[in-house]
Amino acid sequence: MPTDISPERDLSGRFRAYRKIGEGTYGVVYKAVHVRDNVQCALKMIRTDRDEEGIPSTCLREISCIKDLQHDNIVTLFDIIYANSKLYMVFEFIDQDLKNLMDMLDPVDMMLPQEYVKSFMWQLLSALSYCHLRRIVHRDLKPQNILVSNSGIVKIADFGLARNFSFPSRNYTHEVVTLWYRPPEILLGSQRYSTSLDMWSLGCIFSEIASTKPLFPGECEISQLFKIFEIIGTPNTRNWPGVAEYPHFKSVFPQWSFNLNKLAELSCLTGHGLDILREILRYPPEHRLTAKGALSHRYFLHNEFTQNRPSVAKLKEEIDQRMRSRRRTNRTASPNDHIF
Ligand SMILES: Nc1ncnc2c1ncn2[C@@H]1O[C@H](COP(=O)(O)OP(=O)(O)OP(=O)(O)O)[C@@H](O)[C@H]1O
Ligand SMILES: [Mg+2]
Repeated sequence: MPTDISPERDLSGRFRAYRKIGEGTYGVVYKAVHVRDNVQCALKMIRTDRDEEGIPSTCLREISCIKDLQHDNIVTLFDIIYANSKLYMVFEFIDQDLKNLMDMLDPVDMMLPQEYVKSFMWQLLSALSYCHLRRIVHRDLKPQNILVSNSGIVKIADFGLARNFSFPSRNYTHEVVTLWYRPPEILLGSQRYSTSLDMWSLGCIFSEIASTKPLFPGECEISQLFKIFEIIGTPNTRNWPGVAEYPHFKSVFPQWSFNLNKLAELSCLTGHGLDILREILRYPPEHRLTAKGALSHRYFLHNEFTQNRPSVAKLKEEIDQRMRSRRRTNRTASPNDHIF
């Protein structure tokens, strides 16, 4: 464990106004301003288990590849700094992550309007299609790893990073890493990481942004599998040839059949939206809709939102207004409270 988790000591002079904005599996993220260029950035300090020996060169090489990923919907990596046996990644700063945005909706009982759901999905699929074409798998897609600017641009963070590490069960601060977006083949013990892995995670995220509720909120690996089975059905050699070969597959798993009504109810999706979700959440990884395939799905037929992204700043104003009117209602209601 590193003893000093502040970058102040190593990077003094290069950045100012550090503020911790996040903590994840691989380290701590700070908001800072780059002194020379005077631009806001997110400074990510990478923890490695081999701090004393430095960072393995293969890892550095892999991380350098992220620099070549240039896409509107992938967070830009400005720089990589190696100081005092620690690795710092300097990213463009984005206003909030998707989890923050969904948490804002929750107290006002508001769902993300349809045009936002569609626009977010389109942007996420564009980024995935770009990376998958280059055989780069994210492996850890989740709302916290998706950043959203106030102007409505969605950007995936941490691309290519996860493949340097095994699937972690605990993060930097020893919190349990979420399993909610993990595909069934990985839960069943597969060691092959294909691009279809990201599509499963994206399917779960699609349902979550449409309904503001996680689709499969499992508590441990077996409960995660059963949450999936309850909706998609227990896999068998008919709906998933080869499933019995996975190390953790058991023929005695409880039996559920595919429940479309439940999927529709949980995801709050209908028509083409529900259809695309079904095609993404297919068991055999090779039968899952690809990012490229999904972009030409009927769901995106009238894709006027590709030019006109709905504004997140406007959405936040609406949330704020609802919050204020809710507080007003509560205040006017309270004087009567002591009559009873
Ligand atoms: N470029 C950025 N701009 C603004 N905020 C960011 C940026 N990058 C990360 N964050 C914030 O910091 C949090 C943690 O960062 P990040 O996800 O990159 O850490 P991590 O170590 O990769 O963790 P995990 O493996 O859980 O994703 C994010 O959820 C997000 O809220
Ligand atoms: Mg992350």
